[in-house]
Amino acid sequence: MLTSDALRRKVLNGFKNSTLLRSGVLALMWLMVWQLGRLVEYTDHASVWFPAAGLTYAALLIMGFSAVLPLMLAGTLITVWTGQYYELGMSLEQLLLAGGLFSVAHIAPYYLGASLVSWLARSNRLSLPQLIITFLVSTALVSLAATFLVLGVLIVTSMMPESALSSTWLPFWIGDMAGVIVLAPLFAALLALVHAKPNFRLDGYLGMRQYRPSREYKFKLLTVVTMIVASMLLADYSQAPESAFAIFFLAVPHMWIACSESAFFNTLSLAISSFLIALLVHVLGLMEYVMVYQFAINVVAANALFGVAVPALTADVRKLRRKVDTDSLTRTASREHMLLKAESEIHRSQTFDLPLSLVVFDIDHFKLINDQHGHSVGDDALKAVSDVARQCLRPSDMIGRFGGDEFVLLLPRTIEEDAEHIADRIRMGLEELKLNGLRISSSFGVAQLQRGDNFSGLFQRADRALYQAKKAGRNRVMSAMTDEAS
Ligand SMILES: Nc1nc2c(ncn2[C@@H]2O[C@H](COP(=O)(O)OP(=O)(O)OP(=O)(O)O)[C@@H](O)[C@H]2O)c(=O)[nH]1
Repeated sequence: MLTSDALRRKVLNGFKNSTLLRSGVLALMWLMVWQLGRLVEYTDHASVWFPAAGLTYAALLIMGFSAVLPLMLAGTLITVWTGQYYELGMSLEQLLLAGGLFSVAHIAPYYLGASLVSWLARSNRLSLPQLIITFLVSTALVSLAATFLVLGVLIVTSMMPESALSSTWLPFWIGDMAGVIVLAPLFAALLALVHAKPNFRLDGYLGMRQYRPSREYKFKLLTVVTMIVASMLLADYSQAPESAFAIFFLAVPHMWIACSESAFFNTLSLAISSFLIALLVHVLGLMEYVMVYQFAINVVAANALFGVAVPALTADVRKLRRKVDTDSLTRTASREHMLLKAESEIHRSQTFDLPLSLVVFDIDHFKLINDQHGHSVGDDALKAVSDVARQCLRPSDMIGRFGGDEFVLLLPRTIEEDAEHIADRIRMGLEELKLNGLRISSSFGVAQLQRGDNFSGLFQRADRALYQAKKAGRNRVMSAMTDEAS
């Protein structure tokens, strides 16, 4: 017997491997989504948002040219249905011709737009924010082209009077554009799931396949829903056109979602809120302000889609930060990171009157190791030395590489005598190190923070102690205290 998981996999594989099944489901989905748009139609040929345009765009993006035929079929079927439903008095042949023309007019511009975005994404020419801007701008243009082509077909085929063009084109355009901007990303994510070789892949770095929301997601969604309901009830109650503009505050929770949830939940939330807005326009009879809501859907969605780039950008910044903070060879702290950390630790120690010590050490005759055994053995020695030193430190201590073979240890809450012991433990550990028969020794200089000290003063004293250790014969620990006393 098949488990539900196995059954799910079997069905999914069936979809992935059968073009016919996928095409049939796409055509069916398109018809259903078209009906969904009709639910929120407020005048002939203009709905608050037109979800079918989003599905057309997504199908062309994911399936490429193979989506054209099922979309043509669905477009033609819907035209025949519309002709019969509204009793337009057209023959079946006339309706089929009108359906074919409508489909071409609707599909061709979106095919252009989707192909451009998909080509740019595949060619890796644009950064993510640039790609999102291209998607938004090209969608505005291709939906405008689709608007005039489709309305032209409706007029030519006598399905719409020419006089209606001036009052229809703007809401038609904004509704189509909203359908694409708001719903195409979500439909694309769903279609990519059932397509073995999607034409377009963004999921890798967009997190489009992260289907788990954060624990706070339901509260974020609740905030969105509450804001929509409250602002639209306000518009309904006050009947003042200005109050409708309150809907634009929705950009705030949507930006919050965009910056903190995966791209999948970002697009899902946009779909939910746009549907709720469209539905409430219908239910509350806010047709007078419909253009405000149409623009709000577009503006909020464009803003939130752009927000998708934010997690990717912050991840990049985090990666860069890690790179800058870490020495790539030894994985110890970089000089810059060590300096920053030392400044703040010194400030803390001065404020709370706590001891702090600094150790500077380097490998004895390291130049000889490089010269006699080669640079890569020298590199291995640097790694081994940092590993030994790290093992002798507490989690609150820090080791950094200051350059060449010079390392610095920052030891908060440590007096000079204890720092000397730690340094000596490292020195002995290094003595025992055998690197392909190579023996290593190191010299150490130790200094404790004094009242009114800064990093530079502390470092200079530890460095002077190191110099004394070198002068005294190397492989030893010298402290600034003994240096000053002598
Ligand atoms: N393998 C390797 N060598 C490096 C690296 N950075 C600097 N060096 C070499 O480290 C050596 C540093 O030598 P010095 O500190 O001047 O002197 P030393 O030979 O260690 O002598 P003392 O410090 O007086 O004991 C130079 O030969 C540099 O070329 C590195 O990343 N890898």
